[in-house]
Formats: sequence, C-alpha cells, structure tokens
Amino acid sequence: MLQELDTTPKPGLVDRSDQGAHADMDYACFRRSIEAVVPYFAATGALAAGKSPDEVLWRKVRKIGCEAETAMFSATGGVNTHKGQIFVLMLLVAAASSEGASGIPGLQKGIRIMTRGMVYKELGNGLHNKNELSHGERLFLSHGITGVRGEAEAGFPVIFECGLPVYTAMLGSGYSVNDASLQALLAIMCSAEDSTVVHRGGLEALRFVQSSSLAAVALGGVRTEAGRNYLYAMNREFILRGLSPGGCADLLAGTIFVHEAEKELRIHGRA
Ligand SMILES: CC(C)(COP(=O)(O)OP(=O)(O)OC[C@H]1O[C@@H](n2cnc3c(N)ncnc32)[C@H](O[C@H]2O[C@H](COP(=O)(O)OP(=O)(O)OP(=O)(O)O)[C@@H](O)[C@H]2O)[C@@H]1O)[C@@H](O)C(=O)NCCC(=O)NCCS
Ligand SMILES: Nc1ncnc2[nH]cnc12
Repeated sequence: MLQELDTTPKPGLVDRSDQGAHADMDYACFRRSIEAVVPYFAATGALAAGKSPDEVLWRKVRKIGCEAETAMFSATGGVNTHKGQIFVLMLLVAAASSEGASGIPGLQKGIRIMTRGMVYKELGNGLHNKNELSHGERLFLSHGITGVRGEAEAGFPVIFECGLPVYTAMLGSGYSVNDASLQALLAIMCSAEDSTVVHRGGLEALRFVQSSSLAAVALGGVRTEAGRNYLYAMNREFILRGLSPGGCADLLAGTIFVHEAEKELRIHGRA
C-alpha cells in the first residue's frame, strides 16, 4: 500500500508530490489510513493459513475486510481512501495464505473460487429494492459496469495480464521500483474498467483515461523523456478534469503484492 502511495507522479492520484484530483485527501491522510488497516491483513493471513480458499473462508475474510473499512473511515474522518484496495488485497492475502496457493495459477484459482457468483449475487439480484446504493451499485444499474467485483470474479486479469508482466519486465531490465510501478500503472489504466472514473466523469472519462494511457505507453512511458513529459501533462490534465483512477491504483497495489507473494511462495517451495 505504501509503495502504491509513494509511486510518483501518478495521474490524478495522491502521491508524494501532490494530492491529484482530490480535495478531501492528501498524503498524510493516506498514511493514517494505511496504518489503521495493516493489522487486518495480518489477521486475514493467519485466518486463511492452511484453509481451502472457498466461500466459507471468504465470508470470514470479508467480515475482517468490513472491520478494516470501518477502521479506515475512522482514521480518515470518513474519507474513502482505500475501500477498493482493502477488498483487492484482502482477497489476494487470503488466496496467497490459503492451502490452494501454488504460484500464479493457484492464486488466481483461489480468487475465482472465493468470489464465484459474486457479480450476480451482489449486483444482478435485488439492487432495485435497495434504499441506498454505492457508486459501484448505481453504475451497474445505469451502465452494466461490474467494477471491482467483476475484476475479482474474473480472477483479476488486469493484475495478472497487464500490471504484473510489465512490472516484472521493468524490474528485470534494471528500472527503479518507482519507474516499474508507474509503467505498470499505465498498463493497468489502458485496460481497467475503473468505476471511480466513470462515477466522476462518465464513460467519456473512462475512454479519455484509457486513450491517454495508451498514448503514454506508445511514447515509451517512463522509459523515454517524451513519455515522462507526457505523464506530467497527464497529471495536470486529470487534475483539471477532476479525474482520479482510484480503482487502477488499487490494482497497482495488487500487482505489487502478487510480485512479492510470488517470491515468497517460491522461497517456501509452493510456486
Ligand atoms: C465490494 C466492496 C469494494 C464494496 O463495494 P461498494 O459497492 O460499496 O463500492 P463500489 O462503489 O463498487 O466501489 C468499490 C471501490 O473499488 C475501487 N474500484 C473501482 N473500480 C475498480 C476496478 N475496476 N478494479 C479495482 N478496484 C476498483 C474504487 O476504490 C478506489 O476509489 C476510491 C476513491 O474514490 P473517490 O471517487 O475519490 O471517493 P468516493 O467516496 O468513492 O466518491 P465521492 O462520493 O467522494 O465522489 C478509493 O477507495 C479507492 O480505493 C471504488 O471506490 C467492499 O467494500 C465490500 O465488500 N464491502 C462490504 C460489503 C458488505 O458485504 N457489506 C455488508 C456488511 S459489512
Ligand atoms: N494514491 C491514491 N490516490 C487516490 N485514490 C486512491 N485509491 C487508492 N490509492 C489512491
């Protein structure tokens, strides 16, 4: 979580140099949020150890996730800093600590089993009767967007097929952790259906985020001066338009976690 926060310059997002397109949160607020939620991940890892990654485990993990969300809101004074990230990382921590984890295929399989049917159960069924809807729920009804739940049920393809290969290749070529994270974020932004972006600016904003990320990658991203300049310009433009790809930041944190978890699993002979 810290590495995601520290990655700079992230377009429209809070980082070491600015607070992106956010009036209500800054770097210090994110640090408080991280401090508040970290213990819940340790609890999830301990709970999942040696267990099958199934619906029973996920129900228990989700309860811890809800507690983490409550701790986040009380640390930030009610600001949603990490709701999506808590959800993504809880799932990944549970899958990586569980019995089923053996390398990337095992990790993805565990996630898919734990979240099987989630989109239908939580979005496709009965939302019309709910009094209060979250942004994600509302966007499902208006645009059919499945957001973080759809990503999870599909086994986080944006992490495993976009973020992770780019992150690993960049580190393997000798780039810094910051550069590798930025390049992975661009790859994620090219593909993710980020409901935070759609909530703020509609489908047009999502197309803008995806096409400007593609343009940045085409220029070489952080690997060229032109790409770096473009990235700074993207940050200015996202701030002007009030765009924050918060869901993509969550998937970057997931990418970083998977990279580290894969090393750990290899060390312990489970990859
Ligand atoms: C499943 C839960 C995440 C709950 O879902 P919920 O329906 O409550 O929330 P959503 O609106 O669907 O948002 C989920 C957050 O997921 C992130 N996200 C969006 N798209 C993607 C994606 N494609 N892949 C991954 N992640 C995605 C995103 O989080 C980030 O953005 C947040 C900041 O957004 P911002 O616009 O600045 O702030 P808001 O307050 O949201 O808007 P304003 O009102 O200010 O305009 C930041 O958090 C980032 O992390 C989405 O926000 C999970 O919470 C859950 O399981 N909850 C428990 C449900 C339950 O079981 N309840 C019963 C008892 S506890
Ligand atoms: N660094 C960040 N800035 C804004 N929203 C986020 N959601 C998760 N990480 C974020």
